[in-house]
Amino acid sequence: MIRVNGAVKTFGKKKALDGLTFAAEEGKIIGLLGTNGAGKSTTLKAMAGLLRLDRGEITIDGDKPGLSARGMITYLPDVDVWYPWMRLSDAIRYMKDMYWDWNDEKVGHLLDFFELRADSVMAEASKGTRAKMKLLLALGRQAKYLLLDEPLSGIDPFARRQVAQAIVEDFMEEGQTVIITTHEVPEVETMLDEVVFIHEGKLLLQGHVETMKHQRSMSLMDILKEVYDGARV
Ligand SMILES: Nc1ncnc2c1ncn2[C@@H]1O[C@H](COP(=O)(O)OP(=O)(O)OP(=O)(O)O)[C@@H](O)[C@H]1O
Repeated sequence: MIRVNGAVKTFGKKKALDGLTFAAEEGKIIGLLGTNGAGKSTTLKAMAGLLRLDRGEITIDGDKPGLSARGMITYLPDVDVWYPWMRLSDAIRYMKDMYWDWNDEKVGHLLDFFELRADSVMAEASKGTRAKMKLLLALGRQAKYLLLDEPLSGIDPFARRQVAQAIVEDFMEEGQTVIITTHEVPEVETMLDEVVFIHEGKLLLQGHVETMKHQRSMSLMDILKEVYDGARV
C-alpha cells in the first residue's frame, strides 16, 4: 500500500501540497484527479522519490520513497526524459539493463499494439507517438506500483479510450496498483476503481467510482465538476 500522510511541499511561496493525506490500496487502479496546479504531478514525484517533502510522510509498503522502494515503482513522467538522439531500441536496452523485472515478451506485444518501430528516433516522433513510446517503457516492467502522469496526453481522442482499456486489460500485471493522473476523465472512467480528487494540495474526496456514480446517478466528470464547484465557493 502507498500511504500519503500530511504531505506538505512548498515551492517559493506556493504550497503545492498542503497536508495531503490518502492511501492507495494494492491491486487498485486509482485516478488522481484535479484542476491544473492541484498538486497531482508533485504527489507522483514525491512517491517516486524524486522530490522530498517539507513535512508529512509517504510510505510504499512501509518503506520511504528512495532506493529500496524504487524497485517496486515505475514512474512515467509528464515530460520527455530521454536523450534526443535515442532510438526507442536504445531506451528499451537501457530499461532492460536497469531493471530486473523488464519483460521482453510483453514489450514485443506493446510494440505491435502501439504500432511502434524500435528503430525510430524518439525525439523525431510525433507527440502522440512519443506518448505511446513512454507508455511502452513504463509498462515493459512488472513493477508493483505504476505511477502514470498524464499518460494519454498527446494521444488522439480516437485512440485514447482504446489505449486506456489496453493498459488495464492487456498490459497490467496481476495485483499491480496503478495511480494515474489525467484530464481525460471520460476516457478513463471505466478503467478506474477509485478516484482521489485533490485541490490546492489537499484531499477533496476519495471514493470507489461505481459506488459514487450509483449514489449520485452522475458521470465521473459531473461528480468532479460538482466537487470542484463546491471547493471554489
Ligand atoms: N519545480 C517547481 N517550481 C516551482 N513551482 C512548482 C514546481 N513544481 C510545481 N510547482 C507548482 O506547484 C503547484 C502544483 O503543481 P503540479 O505540477 O503538482 O500540479 P498538477 O496538478 O500536476 O497540474 P497540471 O494538471 O497542470 O499538470 C503548481 O502551482 C505549480 O506551479
